[in-house]
This record gives sequence, structure tokens and C-alpha cells, in this order.
Amino acid sequence: MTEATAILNHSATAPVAHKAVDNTTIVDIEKVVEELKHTKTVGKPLVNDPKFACRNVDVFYNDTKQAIFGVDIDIGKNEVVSMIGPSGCGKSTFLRCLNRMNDTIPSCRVTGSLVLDGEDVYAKEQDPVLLRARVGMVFQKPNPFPKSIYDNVAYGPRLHGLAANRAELDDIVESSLQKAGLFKEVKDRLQSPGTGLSGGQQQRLCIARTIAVSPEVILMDEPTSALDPIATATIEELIDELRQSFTICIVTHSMQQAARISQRTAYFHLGYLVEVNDTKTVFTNPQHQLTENYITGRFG
Ligand SMILES: Nc1ncnc2c1ncn2[C@@H]1O[C@H](COP(=O)(O)OP(=O)(O)OP(=O)(O)O)[C@@H](O)[C@H]1O
Repeated sequence: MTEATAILNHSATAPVAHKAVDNTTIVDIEKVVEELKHTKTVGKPLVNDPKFACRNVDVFYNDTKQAIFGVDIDIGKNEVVSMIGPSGCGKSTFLRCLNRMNDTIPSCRVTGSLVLDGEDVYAKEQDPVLLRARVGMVFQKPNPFPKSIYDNVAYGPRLHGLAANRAELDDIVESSLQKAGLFKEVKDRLQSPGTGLSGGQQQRLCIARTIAVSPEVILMDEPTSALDPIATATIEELIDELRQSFTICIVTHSMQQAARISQRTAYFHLGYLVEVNDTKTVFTNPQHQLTENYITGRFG
């Protein structure tokens, strides 16, 4: 158990002071917003030689609702960054900026700069389909295509012409299933429907499908929230292995999960990026009062 996890476990069993509604726990949202407007993100939002460099990112829905305010953050190579914060604070909205998934929401507008290995993700010449192969995404609910296990994984390589022949495609399918920790369980039924697998297996199939196009970054939006603890543990182990080859950003509601799997953790609040730091620091010595309130369960 990591120190950060131990502290979290302790706070989960500590007296639940946060449940008492008294003057110390009532949050004056307007005051908080006013403060956040004038405060820079604390901790270590930037890294040397980032994979992703995001600067002054704002996101609007319907031009009237601003969901993300001036976010500056780097995502380092081969690191897992967790994004945590209360419901509605903008974690998923920000994650979706990284591979332009927000383009699929007509009312959504993103401004600022998001640079992947020196390339502007929002440049006119950027093809979002190719971008999403480089920056893959795994969703909350496993969403295999209504196709065989084999065809789920082969879908992306076929679309992007990554295999010259059937043998190459077979190799990509097998190695992707291997990396996703699923091959042994499905090798004798590759032609069976992907939807016939258990929830945890389906999520690993979706991870295999993402890996099959050799992405550089994998975005995960609450990838284990629909899974039982055993399937969750399997995916968490997998994330740790995948970090050797990929950069990973994960949105999670589980602080224990963030503590277990990520090197840095980013705390969002009301659309502002309040704090980013080494995961251990965030959970053992948070620098911002709002982060501390959240991790000790005062709100969220
Ligand atoms: N398609 C949309 N249209 C309008 N507003 C939206 C849309 N999607 C999200 N929002 C709003 O943007 C804000 C941020 O939402 P988002 O889903 O990014 O938060 P979140 O932190 O991921 O929340 P949760 O943890 O509950 O999933 C919220 O106020 C939400 O209501």
C-alpha cells in the first residue's frame, strides 16, 4: 500500500467531520470563484519535455456556459496523470479537449493552445480522426462494437491501413490483446461477439482496440466505474504496465485509484485547475485548501 493510499484509507475511517454542516464547511461559491479567478494553479502543473502542453484552455458550452477557465498543464511522457474533483468541475470536458472529442458536441467551443509533441491539436490541417488514433480514448462504460472480438481490435488497424496482409493484422490483434491482458482469456474464441464478454473483459477489449492503432496517449474517463473490484484491480495493474509505452490521462472519482495508479494528480474545482502535483504530495500534503477539503471529504 502506498503512503498516499494509507492516508486516504485513514481519512475514510476518520470521524466524518465533513458531514456536519457548520460554518467551517459551508462553501461560499462566489467567494471561491472570485479567489480562483485570481490564483494560479499551485504545485507542479508543468514538466520538462512534455508530451502535451496545454495553455490558457477555456471551454464554453452554448457560448453562455464556461466549463473550463484558463487551464495550464503539461502531461509528461510515460506518466499517468489523474484528474480528480467534485462532480461537474470539468474533468471530462478538459479530457475531451485533448483529442478533440468535444468537436462532436456542436455547442462546445475550445480556446487556448493544446500542443502534442510540438503540433497544435486544433490547427486547421489537423485531421481529428488521425488525432484520435494518436490520442485514444477509453470510456466509462465499456462500448465494444457489435462485432467479433477479433474485429473489434482489427477495426482501427483496418481503418488506418496499418496491416499489409492478414498475417500482419493477426499479429496486431494478438499483441494488442496481450498488452490489454486479455489474450489468454479469449484466444480460443476470437470470432465470438465482443459483447458476450464480462464487463471487465469488455473494458480490456476496448483498451486493446485503443492500443491496436499504436496511440501515443490514452485518455480514460472513469474506466473502472462500471466494474467490480476484481476487474478494477486488473485494469489498474494494466494501466501501470501500459505506462511503459503510453502517456495516460485518467479521470477518476476514486481518490484511492488516483493514489494507486498515477504519478501526478490534478485537482479541478468549478472549472479551474486548482492544484497539480506529485500524487503523494496531493494526498499527503496538499498545497491548496480546496484540495485538502476535497481529499479529506469535506465536499465532493
Ligand atoms: N454537452 C454539454 N452541454 C452543456 N453543458 C455541459 C455539457 N457537458 C458538460 N456540461 C457542463 O460542463 C460542466 C463540466 O462538466 P463535466 O462533465 O466536464 O464535469 P465532470 O467533472 O467530468 O463531472 P462528473 O464527475 O460528474 O462526470 C458541468 O457544469 C456540466 O453541466
